[in-house]
Amino acid sequence: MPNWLLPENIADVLPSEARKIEELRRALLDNFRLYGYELVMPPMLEYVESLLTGTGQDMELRMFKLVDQLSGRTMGIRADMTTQVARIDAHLLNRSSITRLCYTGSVMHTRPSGLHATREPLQIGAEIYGHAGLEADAEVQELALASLALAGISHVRLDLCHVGVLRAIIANDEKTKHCEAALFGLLEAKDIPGLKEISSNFDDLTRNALLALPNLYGDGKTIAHARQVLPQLPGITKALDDLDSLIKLAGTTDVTVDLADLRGYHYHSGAMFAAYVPGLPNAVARGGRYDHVGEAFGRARPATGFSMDLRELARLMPSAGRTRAIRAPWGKEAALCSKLEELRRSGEVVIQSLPGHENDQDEFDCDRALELENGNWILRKLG
Ligand SMILES: N[C@@H](Cc1c[nH]c[nH+]1)C(=O)O
Repeated sequence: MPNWLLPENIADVLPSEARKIEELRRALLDNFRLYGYELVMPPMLEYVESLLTGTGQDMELRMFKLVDQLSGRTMGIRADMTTQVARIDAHLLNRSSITRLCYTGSVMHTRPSGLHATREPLQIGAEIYGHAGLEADAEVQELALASLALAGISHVRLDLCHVGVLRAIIANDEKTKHCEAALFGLLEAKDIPGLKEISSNFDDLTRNALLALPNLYGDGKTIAHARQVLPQLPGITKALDDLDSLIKLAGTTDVTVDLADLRGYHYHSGAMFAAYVPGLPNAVARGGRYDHVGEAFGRARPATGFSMDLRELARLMPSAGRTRAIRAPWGKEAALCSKLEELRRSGEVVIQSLPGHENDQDEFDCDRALELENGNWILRKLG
């Protein structure tokens, strides 16, 4: 095998794609700042125990692990930055007021999440800590939609779900206690035969509720239907009320509800959302409430946020035209150097041709040339 081949689902990013990703990264971080989100940079590696705090088995399977030569302990490469940011809020900032944090960086997955998915998503996201009310969830949803709009994606469908429904069903029946992870998996896959099998010895109320969940999807009317077919447990009523409010807060955005769409790392504790665009099976943004992760780090904090993969978003953007640039000769004379500096300071791309490469093609569209005329450096139009 040639030694320049990269592993499956791992890729280099070439110039035009890299530029799109970078410009989008800057635009999104600048926009987060306009909403008051402070940038944090958690490490790529941590001890496995801290990366897995408050998360489920999915995260453990997704995480690359290696041995730390300094401590002999096992370290993990982050598979998701959200819990790292929750750790920063819980331990390092120690603020009791609202904290808004944003982040971006590579995460690594042992297995791709879809056939063509990368194993190195470039995650970007924003999280709010310290407010348990739906206002924070609404802000996060608004910011997620604004971020997609900045990426040129305006045709978005928001799919809402609420973990409180399943948690209330589980809490109401002792027999379900050991099957929690399996129930999440079966519901995500909408595996009705599997749900029938696992629930054969559950109470009728539990069994009927679990079997109803995979069919509870559709437009906003799904909530009213869910109120009729699901048991009237306080946790379920609260979850459905939350979803009703979030649908109203979403305004004109296209919203659907899917009470079995519980995909994710299973640290969520309340309303969750996924944003879909036409023609793509995987969500382009995911988010939701996860109030118990801070508690796992020793400081209970209400939390909600969202994250996206910059590489995936950039792929959806139309390819940018070639950037206009100025071609300049190679040279170190003071007058040329000061002209180059002046042009670059005004935002122009100026490329000095290295000797022997005057006609090389590159990513840039050189539409002007810097030339010496009667002792002055002037710009001449090309083409
Ligand atoms: N990090 C989560 C989404 C999320 C961010 N904040 C809350 N939830 C995911 O990748 O699925």
